[in-house]
Order: sequence, then C-alpha cells, then structure tokens
Amino acid sequence: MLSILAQLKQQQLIGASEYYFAALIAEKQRPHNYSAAVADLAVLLAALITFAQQRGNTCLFLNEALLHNPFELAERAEGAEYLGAIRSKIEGLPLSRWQEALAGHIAFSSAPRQRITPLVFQFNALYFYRSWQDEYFVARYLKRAVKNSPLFTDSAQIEQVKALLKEEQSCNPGQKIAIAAALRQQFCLISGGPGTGKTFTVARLLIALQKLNGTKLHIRLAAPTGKAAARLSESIADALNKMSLPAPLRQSVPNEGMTVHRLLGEGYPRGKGNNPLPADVLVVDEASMLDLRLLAELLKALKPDARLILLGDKDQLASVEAGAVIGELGAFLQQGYGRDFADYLRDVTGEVTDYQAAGNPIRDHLCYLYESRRFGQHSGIGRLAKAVNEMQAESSLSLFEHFTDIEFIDAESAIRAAQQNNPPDYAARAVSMAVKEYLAYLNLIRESTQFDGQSVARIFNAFKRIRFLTALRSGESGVELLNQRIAEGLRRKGALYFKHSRDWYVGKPVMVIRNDSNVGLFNGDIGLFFADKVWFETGEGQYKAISPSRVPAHETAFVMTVHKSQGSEFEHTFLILPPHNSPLLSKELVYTAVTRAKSQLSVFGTKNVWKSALRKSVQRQSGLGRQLQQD
Ligand SMILES: Nc1ncnc2c1ncn2[C@@H]1O[C@H](COP(=O)(O)OP(=O)(O)OP(=O)(O)O)[C@@H](O)[C@H]1O
Repeated sequence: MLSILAQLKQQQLIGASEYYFAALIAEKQRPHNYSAAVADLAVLLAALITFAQQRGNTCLFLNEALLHNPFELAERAEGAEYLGAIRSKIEGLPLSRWQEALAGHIAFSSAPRQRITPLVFQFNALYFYRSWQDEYFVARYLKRAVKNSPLFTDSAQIEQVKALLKEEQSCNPGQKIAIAAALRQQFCLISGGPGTGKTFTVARLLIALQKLNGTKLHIRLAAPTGKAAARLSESIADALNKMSLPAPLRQSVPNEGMTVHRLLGEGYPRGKGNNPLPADVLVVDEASMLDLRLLAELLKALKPDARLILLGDKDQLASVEAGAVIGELGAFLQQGYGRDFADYLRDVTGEVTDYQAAGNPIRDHLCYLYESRRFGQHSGIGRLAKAVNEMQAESSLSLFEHFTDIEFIDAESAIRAAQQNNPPDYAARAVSMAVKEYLAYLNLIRESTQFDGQSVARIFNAFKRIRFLTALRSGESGVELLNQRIAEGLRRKGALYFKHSRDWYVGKPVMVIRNDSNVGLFNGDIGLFFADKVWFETGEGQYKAISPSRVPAHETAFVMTVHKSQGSEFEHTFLILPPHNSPLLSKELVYTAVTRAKSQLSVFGTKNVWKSALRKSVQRQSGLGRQLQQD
C-alpha cells in the first residue's frame, strides 16, 4: 500500500504529509505482525484521514462514497489505475468490518476516552485524536450551555426584558429576537450577511445586559484576526456613540477588541482551567473564521458561567483549517424554534415565530438577521449574493445585465485567443485592468513630497478603493503569478522600480500572514512600502510606519485569495475566476467574494466556471451534529 501512496505522491495526487504519516504508521506497526490486509488498511486510512483534514474536514466518513472515490481519484483522469490498485489491496476486508479488524491495532481506538491512540473511530467516521477531542469539547460546551439555559424563568425578569426591548424601537424584528435570545441563553450565535446589523444589535444587547446586571458585567470583545478585531471595535464604538447613554453605562462596554489568540494568552494556556479568562460576557465577531481548534481553546478558557455571543455569517467560507462549526450550527436554524422558546419570544418581543415540535435544543440558541442595510432593494450586489447563496447557477448570470453595480467580464474571448496564440494567456486582461487601477495609487506616492497623516491617508484610500481577489494560490489565475505579473506590468509602465519582485520597492503592498504581537501586526494586516518604511493602518485615519525588517511573514497584496479577504471589505471588489473548474471553487467561496464588495463588483471568468462554482456547496465532514444528539 505504501508504494501505491508513494506513486500518488510522485504524481502529486496526494501531498507529502499524507504519505509521511502513512509511512510512520507502517513503521510503527511493523513489529506487531498484523495480517497484510489489516496492515494495508491501517496505512491507507492514515493517508486518507490526512487528506481529509487537509481539506478542512474534521473527520472522514467511512461509507461507500469513500470506497468509490478515495483521494478524489475517481475525479482525476490519472487516478483510475491507482483506484484499482487500492481497491484490490483492501477488497478482502469489507467496509463493515474495518473497525473490527483494527480493534486492538496500536494506532486505532474506538473508545478514545478509555484508550488514547493517534486515530479514533467514532460515529462510523475516523478522526485524528486531537480533532475528535476538540469536537467532543465543543459539543460538550454547547450541551452544557443548553442545559444552563434559560438563565431566567421568573416573571419579574421576563417583564424587565420586555421593558428593555420596548425601548429598542429602532430594531427590526430579527434584531429584537436576537437580543431577546442572547439575554436568555448562555450561548448565542447571531448570524447574518454584511450590513444586517450584527454589531448594531450586539451593542444594544450589551447595554441591555449591563442594565439588567447593574453595569457589573466584565465584557470582552474579540475576533479571529487583528483586522476584524479593529473593525469590531470601531463598529461597536460607533453604535454606542449613536445611542444616548449615561456615562457609566456607556463606559461599561469596552471600545477595544483584540484577537482571539491574544485573548487566549491571558487565560487558559497559563492557568489550564484554574485561571479562566476574566470575562462574564465574551463577544466574538467573524466567528466563521474560527477553526475547530481555536474554538475549542476559546471555550476551555471561559469561566463556567460566562456568556458567549458569536457573530458571523454562516454562509461564508469556513476557515481553511479543519472545522466549520458556524456553518454546521447554522444548519440547525432550519429546524425552527422550540415551542417554549417561541412563546418567550412572542411574549417579550411581540414577534410571532414559527415553532416546530421536534428538533435539537441548540436551535433555540441561533438567530438569523436577514435585512441588509448595506444592500438595499436596488443593489445588484445584494441580489447576487442571495442568488449565489441559493445556488441559482443560471439565473444569477442574468442579474449582471440588470444592475449597474455588478459586471461580468467574460473571459471566453481570452480563452479563444489563447487557443490560437502560443503561449496561451487567460489572465492577460485581468492583469492589465489591475495595472490600470493601481496606477492612480502609485502616482499619489510619487507626487507626495512629504508623508504626513493626510497624504498617508490619501495613499491608503487610493489603495483600498479596489481589491483583486482570486480563488486559487497557484496556476495562471493563482495569487502568486498574478501578483508577479501585475508588478511587472506596473514596472513596464514606469510606475514601479525593482530588480526582483521579492525586494521592497516603493509602492509594494503586502499582507501579513502571521500574527506577531510584539510588533502589533496580525494575519491579514495590509502594509504599503514608501518613504523607506512599511506603513500600516492602526485605526480609522491612524497609521504606523515600521522598518521592513520587522514586518512578520508576508506576501505581495496586489491580489489576495478570497480566503484571506475574509473580514475585509472594499469599495470595488474584482474577482478573478480560474479558466477551468477547480475542486476549490464553491458557492461559499463566490458568496464570500461577492459580499466583500461595498459598492461595485467585477467578476472576470467564464460563464461555465461561474455556474460550476455555484452548483457546488462545501460539504465538510464532521460529527458535531451527532455529538450534539448524544446525551
Ligand atoms: N435597525 C437599524 N436601524 C438603524 N440603523 C441600523 C439598523 N440596523 C443596522 N443599522 C445600520 O446599518 C449599518 C450596518 O450595521 P452593522 O455594521 O451593525 O452590520 P453588520 O451586520 O455588523 O455588518 P458587517 O458584517 O459588515 O460588519 C450600520 O450603519 C448600522 O448603524
């Protein structure tokens, strides 16, 4: 089996980590003299679970679909011969007997709470022990939060909540329901697309919580990236400043958010549960970017009675790492609310919600905001986002003809030209558009004689106005090549001067890809190089300049991947689709890209690739739903 995996690695059908983990299992099991069938199965499963995790899955479902398409080989032209070879190695052991055959194997356990092994069978799925443990912990937390809720049932408190909600005349029905839910439940997820008022609602919710608790609650704000944390701080401060509040109440809600990593540095890792995070209420924005590992760490850090409020968009791409908890929890919204909870909501908000007799109790901890202030009725971006989410592959295309804020630049002609030309050049048009767009920004730098707050702000605003996003990292429409080609295009126009594109040159935009709290720079922060320094925006209209040698790991940012763009928004977003369909394209990826645009969206690609992307929804394998069903 290992030699088949070695060939798959050589053909780049699997990565190196799949092969090396399988090789490790092969070596460790050698002294145990398992039968050839068992030994081959163990090695295959080690590679398969690594492959699954690399694609963001928490576990690997052991079902017929896996047998038909291990390592997605059935979808690849070169895969057929290996498919046959793998099947013939394991055909002696039917799928239904795999767990039994591996019972007692040194690397596998079906009872991870009794016997710790690197790989774990649960719910007819295979996990890495660590992922199983994280998922188990998240499910246990959620089940406890359900058990601890409602936090009040007596009529006096319900009357207080009713009175508080009466004061919130400006909230729409969904926002009132979210406030009522989060006041009553220990855990609450408030999901909604851009501009649906998540921070508007949470600001009011925090004030209501403080009013109910005599302004004694210790509230903390956090987000997975520095950028998202800064945006949360700004939006909360903005929302609170618009409310007329007595000073002590206003001051009882913090202005400053921080990254989840930094927050964790204060709690759990030092104290291991004895030193929990000093917070009675924790709000985490952009929660869809939390991977399973980070969420589990965060939950471990909380005090047992702390409230947790997650804000996010359940329809966005999940983190690249394993786990898509927000999307998975969001799916429970389809179950409607339970009867008791619907009665409570009607009582305190006056809103009538559908209820359904059967469902998982976690459904009463989920809220969905659907009215977007950003995208009004006449916004093509808003309509397109909805159509993408609903997987309307064909009809979404006609929206481009009816709205002026969205355009589809058909790359078909580029592909046709490419067939005649040698070498083919699919992305040439997108590159030349980017070159044209960035000229204004580079001219501003060149024309600036001094770099004071105002001129730096002008430069940043010129750069931030438009952003080019791409789905892939490699290939002709991948982030690496596009960045290089745009920089070269600008050099040919005389707008940039550099010997090597990896050097620091005037006008080079970079994106930080590692958190570095010593320098105060975080994953996703954008820096611009001019006046011998790299400049970063630290708040609205505030900047800091640091020397290039202190900038943590980074990459050029004329173009960024859609994944990396999460948590940011741009006036004009330009999405570059690849020339051919790719397994990495999905409606979640397109939705995330579309909703990055504030006022203008351009899509460059072919209609076929657009439609294929919209027909695919990311299905991550996880056992969270099943863990939540268990007592
Ligand atoms: N009910 C409301 N009444 C008046 N203004 C509102 C209401 N709801 C939201 N807004 C306004 O709409 C804008 C968007 O709201 P907010 O920033 O809270 O949305 P969000 O869901 O957090 O968006 P994003 O995902 O972009 O961060 C803000 O200017 C906010 O003040």
